[in-house]
Amino acid sequence: MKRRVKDTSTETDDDEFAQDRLFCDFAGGAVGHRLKFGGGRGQALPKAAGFTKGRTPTVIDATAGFGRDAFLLASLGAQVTLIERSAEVHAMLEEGLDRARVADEQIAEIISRMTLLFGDAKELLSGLSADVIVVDPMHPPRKTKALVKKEMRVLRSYVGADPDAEGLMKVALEMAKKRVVLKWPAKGDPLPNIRKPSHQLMGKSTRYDVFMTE
Ligand SMILES: C[S@@+](CC[C@H](N)C(=O)[O-])C[C@H]1O[C@@H](n2cnc3c(N)ncnc32)[C@H](O)[C@@H]1O
Repeated sequence: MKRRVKDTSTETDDDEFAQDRLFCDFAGGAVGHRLKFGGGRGQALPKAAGFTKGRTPTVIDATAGFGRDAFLLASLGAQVTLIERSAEVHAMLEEGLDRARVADEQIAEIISRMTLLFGDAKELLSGLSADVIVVDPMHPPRKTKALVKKEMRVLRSYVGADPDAEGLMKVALEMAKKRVVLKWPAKGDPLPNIRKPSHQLMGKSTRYDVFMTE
């Protein structure tokens, strides 16, 4: 079943705030913008992750990157464990979290729900437990000429592609207590050898494939 949703995470013009180096800014830029003007639990990712008025699941973000998705879910009250395997990206995140902790009280309160781990999620997930696992691997190259956002191009120059996304999804599907959310290009081919999603939420350029596991 496909549902079309308002996907503020992709409609924000992140290039307005984008850096041409690895930099993580939880207090300002696109993240701060979304915190002030985003649509709360009505946004595509929280919806896909099963956030409702009375329900706040625990979350593992298995592909932390810039930590934006994790921050969004933590801002809605969730305890979020972030896993990142690139040493450079992990260091950027750690610095970003440290800066945000002293930036202001509201941000610090959100950051207090975020725990960052270093390593490969395929290995770490078996020692962790959460209702929801979010998987957002580097997306495959676009078939169109549309340019990927600047910061994603910078990130790609550090981490390359994620050719083991299928393996990560298999582990996530075994470990998530309630559901796995795969963030993928709206028109991207499904990952091979992964079962069909239970349902999909379609944004403008991103889709969320939801796999129920309970
Ligand atoms: C597209 S980015 C994620 C962006 C993130 N959702 C955000 O909101 O900023 C993918 C990130 O996941 C990391 N990654 C991919 N596979 C991983 C794995 N198996 N374990 C840990 N990190 C992984 C990559 O190094 C990269 O930094």
